Amino acid sequence: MDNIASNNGAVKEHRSRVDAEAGFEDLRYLSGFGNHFASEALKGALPDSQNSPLKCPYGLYAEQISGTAFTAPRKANQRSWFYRIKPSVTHEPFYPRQPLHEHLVGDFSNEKGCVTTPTQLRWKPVDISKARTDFIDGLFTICGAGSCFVRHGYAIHMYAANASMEDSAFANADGDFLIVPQQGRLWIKTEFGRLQVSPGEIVVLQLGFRYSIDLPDGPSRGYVLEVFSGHFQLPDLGPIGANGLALPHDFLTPVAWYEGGVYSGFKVVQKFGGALFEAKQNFSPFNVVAWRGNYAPFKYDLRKFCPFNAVLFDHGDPSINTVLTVPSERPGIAVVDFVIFPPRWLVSEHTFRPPYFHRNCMSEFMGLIYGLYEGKAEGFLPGGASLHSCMTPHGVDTLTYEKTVAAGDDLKPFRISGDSLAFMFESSLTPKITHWAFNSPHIDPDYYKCWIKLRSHFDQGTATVENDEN
Ligand SMILES: O=C(O)Cc1cc(O)ccc1O
Ligand SMILES: [Fe+2]
Repeated sequence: MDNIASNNGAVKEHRSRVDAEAGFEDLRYLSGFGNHFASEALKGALPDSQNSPLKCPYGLYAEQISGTAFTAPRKANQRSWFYRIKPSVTHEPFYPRQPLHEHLVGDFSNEKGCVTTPTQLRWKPVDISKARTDFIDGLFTICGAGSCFVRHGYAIHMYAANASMEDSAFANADGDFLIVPQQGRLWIKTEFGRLQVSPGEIVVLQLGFRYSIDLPDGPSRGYVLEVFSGHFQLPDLGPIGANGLALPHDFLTPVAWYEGGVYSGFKVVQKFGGALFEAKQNFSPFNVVAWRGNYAPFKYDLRKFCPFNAVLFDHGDPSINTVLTVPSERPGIAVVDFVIFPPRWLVSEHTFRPPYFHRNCMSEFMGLIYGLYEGKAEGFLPGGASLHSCMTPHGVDTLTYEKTVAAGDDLKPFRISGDSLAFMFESSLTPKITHWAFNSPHIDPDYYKCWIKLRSHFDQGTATVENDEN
């Protein structure tokens, strides 16, 4: 297949080192965050100078997908044009998918099945079922806030699957998915082309896109942040300057790829209002021969993140490690931030270097992709999760505290190992917890015990009491 791809006019293609190391096919990608891309799998498939000619090259149909309102300001406007063999509309009616999926929630504003609690919650990793379970069947909602109907808020899901999606595609009319695989690689066919995603990488599949997820390693598990409120952006860098954190050129978007021909009984599964609907069609939705625009899926290798840090004293707030953010209308306050705890040097003097004890007006959901998290010596396992909601106190466990303080003030520079990678979804909206997650056999009823043995080290010594009224 003749495949040319361009990025703002300049031909720029990229091969992913992670794909090569993971033994994947040598796919090509377009590099850059938020670019206006153009990609064609057949030379000349993109029309010249206009988007919707009377007759498109090769007899293709032109179809637009809008990720923002037509009238959104130009700097926020996101849309792409597909040139495809048949338009998406060519399908039978949507019906509720049977059997009904019982573990997905899209509206937390009136969700009776949800629980609220200010207590610290932690989940052990889930076992991956032996029964055939694809990515759609394997999704379950943990918590969230707001509602997909008013297009504000988010849901946090996890997935545990063991089978590839067969003759079916998923599409989400509720929000953007940011997928963090923790175990097992994902091979994703999209209308824009193919992406291969390994643990340590993330992928963003925005509102509306159709995609099918294959599991080349069989069992796979991970986390999904779904945002109802808008699209992910790179954070502003402020005084950091023009470079640092996630670099725009490390975001990779697929090049056009298509499959034609007749498919009997292909199913499009659309998540709409938190429920799943299914429609049959007789062709693959991955029939886009060429596309262009700035609304497109992308992947990012978290190991490429360039961290900044305190280099003299004190522990910086975790916002310094923000990879992507979805801002709210309030300046500086995110609907949700995606933050990582990457390998980095800790060099600060006379400082308690692990995370401080704290209470936060934002709610913090954490997951662990591999290794050990710097704030927890035990109990927080890869594939597990924790939730510390608005103003719920938390911090390092007793063991981490005792070990760090015992090591004394003259700590040598210390490198957090590249064998560990944790992340946080942090939101200004307080989540409700699904009934399923709250009653899950994987919930850790002993979580509070990791702090309960924190001793008082208070020693008044011979100091005089300053404010003694007597
Ligand atoms: O609670 C956590 O472990 C996440 C976190 C890490 C950190 O370094 C500082 C604050 C914070 O909330
Ligand atoms: Fe925290």
